[in-house]
Amino acid sequence: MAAQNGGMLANVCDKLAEYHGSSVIGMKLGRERIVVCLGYNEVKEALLNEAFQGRPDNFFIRLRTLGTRLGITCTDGPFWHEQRSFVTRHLREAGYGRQAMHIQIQNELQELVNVIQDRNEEPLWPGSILANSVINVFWTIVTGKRVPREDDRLQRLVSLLQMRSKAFDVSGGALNQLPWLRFVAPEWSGYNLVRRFNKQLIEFFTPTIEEHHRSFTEDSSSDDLIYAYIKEMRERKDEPETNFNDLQLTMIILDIFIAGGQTTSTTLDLAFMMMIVYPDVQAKIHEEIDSNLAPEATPHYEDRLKLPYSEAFLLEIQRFFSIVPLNGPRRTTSDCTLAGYRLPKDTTVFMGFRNVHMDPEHWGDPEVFRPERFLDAGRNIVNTERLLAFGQGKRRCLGETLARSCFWAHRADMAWNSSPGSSVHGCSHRARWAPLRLVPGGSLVNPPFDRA
Ligand code: HEM
Repeated sequence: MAAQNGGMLANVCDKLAEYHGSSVIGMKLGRERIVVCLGYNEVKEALLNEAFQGRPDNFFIRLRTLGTRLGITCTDGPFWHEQRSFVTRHLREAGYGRQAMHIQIQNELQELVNVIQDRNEEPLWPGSILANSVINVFWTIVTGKRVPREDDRLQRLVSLLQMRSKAFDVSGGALNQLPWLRFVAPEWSGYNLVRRFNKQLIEFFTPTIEEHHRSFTEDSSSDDLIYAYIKEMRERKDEPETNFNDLQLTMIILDIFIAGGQTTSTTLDLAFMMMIVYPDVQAKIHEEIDSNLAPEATPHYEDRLKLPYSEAFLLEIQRFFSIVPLNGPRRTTSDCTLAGYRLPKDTTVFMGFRNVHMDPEHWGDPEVFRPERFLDAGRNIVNTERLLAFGQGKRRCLGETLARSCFWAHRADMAWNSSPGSSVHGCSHRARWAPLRLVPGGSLVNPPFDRA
């Protein structure tokens, strides 16, 4: 549910909370009862309470899932549990979170470094190349193969996901409350847009699933999510009520790309931006890498343990920007209470992650970008319990480990190996580095070309 555009609803909730002087606010939007919790204690209570683990069944959720309410993100109950467990188990067995995934990410990174080198001395906007590389990591996990950078399918998928994430709010906006708007203003209300995106995304993945069906054998690589799912479908084909079918597989794939693509690449873009905005922070990161990684080494997820300042920097990026400002929507699956208030079954609940990340009472100076807040005097990582970037509890982000690995490898390596003539394996961080900087008069980021 990691949509990017919770910003608008989050801003409205901030104003309401300020006006009413409360960290829990309730409202009725159309027929939907909505509660938004904005304080850490209430958010934590909702995240961990079993009664808040449902997802609403509203017009927007139906529209987002082509009327099916399938997949993982928009489902709940035993169906959600079965399907989420399958994907989690598959990812674990395929080496997700372990060496196999790190190697795949490192390969993707090598490609990225090649792209930078090919640009020679031209300025470069990381956002234009990072998203492709992140999407390709997911594509390989799902289909077993990467898409060559020059294949226009990759660029089409990246633009589709970017447009989609800009267009929608987690609440579904006015269309969710006034579904009849689709008849009178189908373009303005965004109705046609969602349908177009869905159609294009489905058209995008269907041929790949069909191709997997045709080529499936019992020996097909079980590292590939589509093959693993087809295998499960075949094993269960005699079960009268099986939930494993092509449509559900398609919706799972959509969930992975929609929830993971923009969130991960935007976090990386922001990390690059902040290294430019704060050259002193960039210098500290560089100094730490120089002192702790072998000059020839390819950065690896495990290296984060040797690089506490860099780890603190990434945590601060997640806190400062709150990529998911408003988490949700959740649905109460029974009558329950929150911070002493009674909530009836089927209430929609949102959680203000950005408010938790920006609470002055806890952070002291939340508006200041300061990685040091996550380090103690002994340079150990501390103070993370109120960082909710990936949520918490049973519905916490399914892709957290994957996203974190992408942050690590890409940030560490791309930042320091982007000089012409260097390669991931052959570059001395110390000899090559010069600060990332803005190109005069423009918003482009210019990776360093060290002539020394
Ligand atoms: C910076 C990157 C990411 C951030 C900040 C992020 C954030 C989140 C958050 C906060 C949730 C919890 C929603 C809730 O509690 O209701 C979530 C759920 C989810 N995320 Fe991520 N996510 C990221 C990357 C990814 C990636 C890479 C994947 C793909 C594998 C992914 C797949 C999912 C899915 C499928 C869910 C729904 C889980 C469920 O409802 O059970 N996310 N994400």
